[in-house]
Amino acid sequence: MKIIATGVEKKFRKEWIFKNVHGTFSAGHAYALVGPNGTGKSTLLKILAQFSLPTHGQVEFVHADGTAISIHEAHQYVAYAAPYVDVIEEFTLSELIEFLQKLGFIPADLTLLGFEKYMELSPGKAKLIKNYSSGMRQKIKLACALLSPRPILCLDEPTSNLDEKAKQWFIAKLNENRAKLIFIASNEALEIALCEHQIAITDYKN
Ligand SMILES: Nc1ncnc2c1ncn2[C@@H]1O[C@H](COP(=O)(O)OP(=O)(O)OP(=O)(O)O)[C@@H](O)[C@H]1O
Repeated sequence: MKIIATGVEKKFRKEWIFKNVHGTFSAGHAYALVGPNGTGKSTLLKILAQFSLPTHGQVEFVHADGTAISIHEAHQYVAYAAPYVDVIEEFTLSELIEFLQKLGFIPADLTLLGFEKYMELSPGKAKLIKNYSSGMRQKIKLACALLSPRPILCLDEPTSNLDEKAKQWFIAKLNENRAKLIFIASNEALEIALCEHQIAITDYKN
């Protein structure tokens, strides 16, 4: 699995956020999108995931054998967790699991108990998601993305709101996902250190 970006550029109103991003990003590698606040990390992540369109250029998903994946199917290859991607907070955990299984986002044989175990949560609480703490809600989002069989894993500020123990949990679970193509948009040294490649958005301003 590869993502090929060719001449990717994004403009909001009259402001160019980045210009001329080229790259081939491959499964088995992790890429950190780095830069100060407001430089365009989230914008580039959404474009690389084919969640939004560039102003110029193109993003293509390609299988290992070189066959291109159609733009209409691209979303089926991406698991995404970000502060601006909400889980349905009126659901209980078990309703969320059932819903995501219907979308094919998480494995069909995953049980509530299995999910709670993965999350290192004590079992049996039928709480609404909105009643979990912000750190726990972040962990739920991450667990859904990390458990997804989808081969592209896009994480925006993954450890925000996580305590030290939850950060260590995240690192361990991410390491179990190393065969995937991973992007992490981040300003945090800990998150950037999890990626062997860095893409500095500030290099693409002109
Ligand atoms: N839909 C939009 N319409 C107009 N401007 C936008 C839109 N989305 C983002 N921007 C602008 O694009 C720039 C880059 O935003 P983006 O969220 O990608 O940055 P970021 O590097 O992820 O920031 P942060 O570190 O604060 O999360 C910002 O100036 C932002 O205001």
